Amino acid sequence: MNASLTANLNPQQAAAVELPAEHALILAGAGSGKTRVLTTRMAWLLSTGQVSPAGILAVTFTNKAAKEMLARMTAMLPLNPRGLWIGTFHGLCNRMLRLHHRDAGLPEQFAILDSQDQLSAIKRVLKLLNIDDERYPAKSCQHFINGNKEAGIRSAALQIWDEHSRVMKAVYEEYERQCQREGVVDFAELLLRCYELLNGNASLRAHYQQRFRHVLVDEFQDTNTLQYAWLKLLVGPESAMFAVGDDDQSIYAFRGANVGNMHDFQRDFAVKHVIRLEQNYRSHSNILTAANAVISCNRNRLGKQLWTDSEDGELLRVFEGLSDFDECEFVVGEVQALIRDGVPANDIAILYRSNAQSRVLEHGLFTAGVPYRVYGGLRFFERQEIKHALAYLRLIASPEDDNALLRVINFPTRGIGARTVDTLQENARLAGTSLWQVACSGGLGRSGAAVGKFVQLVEVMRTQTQGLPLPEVVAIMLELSGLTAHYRADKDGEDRLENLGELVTAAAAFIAEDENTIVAFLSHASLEAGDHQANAQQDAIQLMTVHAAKGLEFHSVFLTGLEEGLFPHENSMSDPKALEEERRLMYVAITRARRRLYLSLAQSRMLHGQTRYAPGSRFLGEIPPEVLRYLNRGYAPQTAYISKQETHTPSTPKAAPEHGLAIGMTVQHHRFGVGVVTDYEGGANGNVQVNFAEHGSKWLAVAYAKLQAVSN
Ligand SMILES: Nc1ncnc2c1ncn2[C@@H]1O[C@H](COP(=O)(O)OP(=O)(O)OP(=O)(O)O)[C@@H](O)[C@H]1O
Ligand SMILES: [Mg+2]
Repeated sequence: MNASLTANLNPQQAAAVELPAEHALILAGAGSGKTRVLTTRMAWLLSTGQVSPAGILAVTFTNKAAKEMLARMTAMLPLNPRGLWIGTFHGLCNRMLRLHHRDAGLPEQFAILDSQDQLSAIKRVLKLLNIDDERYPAKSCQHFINGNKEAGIRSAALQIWDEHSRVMKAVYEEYERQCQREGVVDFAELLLRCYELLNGNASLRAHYQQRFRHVLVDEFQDTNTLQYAWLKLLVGPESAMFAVGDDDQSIYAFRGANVGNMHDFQRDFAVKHVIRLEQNYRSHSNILTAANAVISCNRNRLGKQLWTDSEDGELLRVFEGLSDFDECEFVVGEVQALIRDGVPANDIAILYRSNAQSRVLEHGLFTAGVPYRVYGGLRFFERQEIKHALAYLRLIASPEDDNALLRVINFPTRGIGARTVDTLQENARLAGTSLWQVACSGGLGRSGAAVGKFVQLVEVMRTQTQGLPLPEVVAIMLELSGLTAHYRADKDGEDRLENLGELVTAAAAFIAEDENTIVAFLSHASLEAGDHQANAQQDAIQLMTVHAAKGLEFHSVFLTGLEEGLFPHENSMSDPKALEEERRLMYVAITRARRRLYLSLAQSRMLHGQTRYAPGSRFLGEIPPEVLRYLNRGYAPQTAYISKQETHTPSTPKAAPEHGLAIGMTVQHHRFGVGVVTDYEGGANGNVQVNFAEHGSKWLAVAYAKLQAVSN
């Protein structure tokens, strides 16, 4: 049994798996089997009876990685995963805080604020404190608060030395108070609160230290100060911490990750076992040559070289497009060819540096009928209609949830205006109670009746759903709240209706694997946003940022947008440290590919409503030319590309089709205002792309958009 677990490992990997129960650091490059070693070690510890499932805590970075880890392990060793503590830092902290909510000073049903909710909560604080949000934008306050929380600093510990620091401290303080009063926590708070819980409670700490004999951490290079401090509290005198990481893949310094944790770990725990793995099993040799060459341009490294005994493989294919449309057209064509050649769609990834780049690619894939899936971006649980629905669920679970109440008190509209909401907030502040309490107490003048009706509605929802299974609760809520009716009446609401239906499905899937409670479902929704998908079974191309691709691998990878200013990102170009981080990101990107790697760029690109022209990325120049194959160097632009190009130069319109719209025409839309037609497809029943002065670029259905030509 045990021998079979390590049979497929090389001697260094096997040695790492079978290390004694002592602290260890596995330091190794991409694709060298770190995650495989970590997973196999867990299976080995369990199967040799050295530890029971309850004695293991394993942390990784994304939900996707955590799920994969669990799947890989249960494939090796059939066991019930429920007792295992495997998850992300946020997921595990949430679990611990739920178990010990009282000690942590939280209500049993505490809700988790995602980053959007957090921003609106901060806006309320700014309003309450009468702070000018032009001078102190909510976003900067959010950044400030999260940065401090991630460094383990509470508002009370902040120094004041000028007006700015005084205001920031006040905002942070009031925000903490507000969250505490409303019983909500943001992402950073999950960690900080859990850290404080363990730090301040010796017996609880001792309990977990005795319980978790083995603490295993993947992607250790990306842990931040607070995460490392949290781990230190969990690792007791009898526990062993097993950390795996790669300094060359540290890509979250901008969010406070501290690669120095690798040195600190060795020092703080007097780590005896440091194992290096140098053989890469993932990629063909040419891909690895490119990766090694790029990363060797960084100065600040621990230094290690990866080798492989696999064949050279194909050359890396470089495509230089004239425009982003051109690049996209190329990518879509190649994707289709790969699929025709039998590469499974979900073994193909299209990567980009910034989320904003996905739109053009999505459009291209969609038009060509290629199924795709986007990780990150606007995710299921972040969509407007889903957030409205979740807010109603939150009110059912706990009507004192002010954030939830504010989100839906007038959605669908029920005649409760901003004035009334202001009064509610003011009264709540004066009385030091929740908005719900104030709403229940009545006395709000003319709008009192509407508020009263809303209170009644929530109460009816609460009673009617009491004790019912979760999917039924969701279904009833959707009807009673009026959300279904609202989106049914909206002519563009079809998608949203489908998503709401999908929420019922998600609830059913949820109870199948976990507890049947609204609160558990709501935490799941906040934490696992992005992991839910409408058609999980469908074979689809994977689209994601390079950050999101960390730890994953694909048969073929398209690395797009290799232009100066985009990748490396313009914000990092003048800072050598930031530039090194960009280069590590490039290293991560290249090493995701097993067999085929495409590198593409565009001479001009439309981003954030502007056309940008940029030379090719310096990283491309760092790859030895002998592993590159230029597909179209010096090619003469073909007509098709020229017509795409014209989409950026409104002065040369395409021939007008039947609907009379032409590229370059200025038009007026009843909601989005004035814009310029930049593209269209199909005739009167087709779509038209308009770049609106105020709302940016949008694709609209010609038949519904009712665009009016405006004379220039
Ligand atoms: N000894 C081995 N024999 C065959 N294949 C292996 C071996 N070790 C690892 N692999 C395979 O190599 C690939 C990379 O492994 P893994 O994902 O564990 O690497 P990693 O070091 O965690 O990479 P990353 O740094 O990108 O997270 C996987 O497909 C894995 O199954
Ligand atoms: Mg890994």
